[in-house]
Amino acid sequence: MSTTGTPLVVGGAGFIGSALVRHLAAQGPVRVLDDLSTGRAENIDGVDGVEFVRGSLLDDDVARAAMRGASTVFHLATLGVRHSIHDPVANHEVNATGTLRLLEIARELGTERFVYVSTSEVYGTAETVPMDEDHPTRPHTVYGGAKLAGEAYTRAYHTTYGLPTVVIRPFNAYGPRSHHEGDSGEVIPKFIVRARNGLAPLIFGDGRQTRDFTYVDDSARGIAAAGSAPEAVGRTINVGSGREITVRELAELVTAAAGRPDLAPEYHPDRPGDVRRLFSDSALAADVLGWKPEVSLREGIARLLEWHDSQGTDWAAALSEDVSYNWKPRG
Ligand SMILES: Nc1nc2c(ncn2[C@@H]2O[C@H](COP(=O)(O)OP(=O)(O)O[C@H]3O[C@H](CO)[C@@H](O)[C@H](O)[C@@H]3O)[C@@H](O)[C@H]2O)c(=O)[nH]1
Repeated sequence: MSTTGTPLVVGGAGFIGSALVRHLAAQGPVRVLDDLSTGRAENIDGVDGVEFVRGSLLDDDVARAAMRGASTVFHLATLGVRHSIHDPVANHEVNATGTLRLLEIARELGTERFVYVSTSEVYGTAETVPMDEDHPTRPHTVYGGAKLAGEAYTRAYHTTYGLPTVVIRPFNAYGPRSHHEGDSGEVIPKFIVRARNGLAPLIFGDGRQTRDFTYVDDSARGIAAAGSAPEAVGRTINVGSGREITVRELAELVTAAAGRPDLAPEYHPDRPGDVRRLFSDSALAADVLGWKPEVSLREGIARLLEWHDSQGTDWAAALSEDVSYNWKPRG
């Protein structure tokens, strides 16, 4: 089987996907397959050496053509938590069945390595902290369940067929190109957009829930390392900063960084499916991938604000794009 050595990033126009594409493109050509259902072409516009293929991973012919000749396949295409609440069966179709279809094509083509980017949502809420990879997986949402099924298939293709696979579980990623709108909209970008509009951060629940926020370039470095580290094959590996922070503390950090420490949070009822606590033990990533987070939360938030300044973000428009949690596909 001859390969060009070109990596393929499925979901490469998404938030983490586009950070990974930038990282890989610094070393050589990269191919991207994305249907732009939630991703944006502009996330990878102007990155040298990127070959972009628009198409659905559920179309076997499209996926096979994109995967042919690719040495490593990084699979980050996904539809997220809110989508799964509104359309659970379609969510399973992309996250679970879609992953199985890609694995089957990888087996057929003899792909050298298949890296499945899962999510810390497979754990459900932390029962013990920090959470290593042996922590029970009791997802709260169909999204977490479907991603866990995708993981199980990925591991099974290693044990059954010897396909060299790796599963990565990123904890909450944030940074440039993060979504403030729609389904994948995350808490840090949402707080920033509100603060820039002079509005208080909205907190769902009591704000004592915790997360482990990881700067997206750190997440991307860990995922890239999974594509080459010899010891990674057959493993499931957390990529999280290993710092736990409450959403209340986060609101303070963001409003202070945005120059609006006067904006006290507004509290709203819990959202369905939200987990209480997430906090990564990333010792395995250090051992197997040689990975360590490099960017502190304070620094990462500052970089995200600088990135917005460099983009000249229209804050009023950004606020009106915030459809909060009424998921609908764009376009
Ligand atoms: N080709 C193809 N692409 C798809 C499909 N469905 C979705 N995509 C693309 O898959 C990408 C997913 O990217 P995002 O929605 O930006 O996800 P993310 O924020 O990077 O989330 C990732 O990290 C989370 C952890 O922080 C994970 O929870 C999540 O699963 C995902 O890997 C988007 O560009 C979207 O267009 C499909 O059927 N086919």
